[in-house]
Amino acid sequence: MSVVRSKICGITRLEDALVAVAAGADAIGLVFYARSPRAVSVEQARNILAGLPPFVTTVGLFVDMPRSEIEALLAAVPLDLLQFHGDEKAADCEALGRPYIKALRVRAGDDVAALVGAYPSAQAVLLDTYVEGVPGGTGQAFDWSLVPAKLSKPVILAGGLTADNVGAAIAQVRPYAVDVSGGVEAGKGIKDATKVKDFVRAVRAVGELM
Ligand SMILES: O=C(O)c1ccccc1N[C@@H]1O[C@H](COP(=O)(O)O)[C@@H](O)[C@H]1O
Repeated sequence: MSVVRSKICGITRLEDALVAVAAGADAIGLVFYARSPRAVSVEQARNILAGLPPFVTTVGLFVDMPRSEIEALLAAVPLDLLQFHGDEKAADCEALGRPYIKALRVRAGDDVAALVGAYPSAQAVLLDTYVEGVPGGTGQAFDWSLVPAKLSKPVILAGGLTADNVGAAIAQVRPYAVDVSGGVEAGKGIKDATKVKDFVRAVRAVGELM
């Protein structure tokens, strides 16, 4: 049996975070990108983190945010892990001195191994769908056959995942973890408890078959 971990991203309310944790999610993601409909304020983030039980990884998502702003935010919000979802280079990610994952937006023709190789200090890479002009959270899946069987970093698969397709995605890509936002929503930034539970259940079910 192989355990595939799950992260529920774009959490804006403590009640949704608790639903995700109760369902068995390993991590929750908070979006600190002002243009996202899922963006949270420092106050919202602090409230969510304060209400969580232990052993849940809290991930902060940033898109090309200046280092000084991230540092100010980290002083107020005790996040476990940083997710860089913009055009940050490895040096930008390392400058914060925190564990991080780097999101890479994949499209046909990409040399995914080379993209991953540019972030040797990352804990993992998150592979998301490339959509022109949109940094992420598009709800669109990419062609999973573009992911090589072996990569130098653990892979977190993202992009358009739902309870209905995550089993096939895991069977094909065999990622370390999966990440979902739009596929478990009732509305932008509001999670649907049934979709969250179905998603985590589907991830666990396919793990038991592998
Ligand atoms: O969720 C957002 O609004 C967002 C904004 C900017 C960058 C990334 C964003 N979300 C991340 O995108 C992927 C895929 O999301 P989806 O499941 O396709 O909706 C995921 O990592 C989200 O955390």
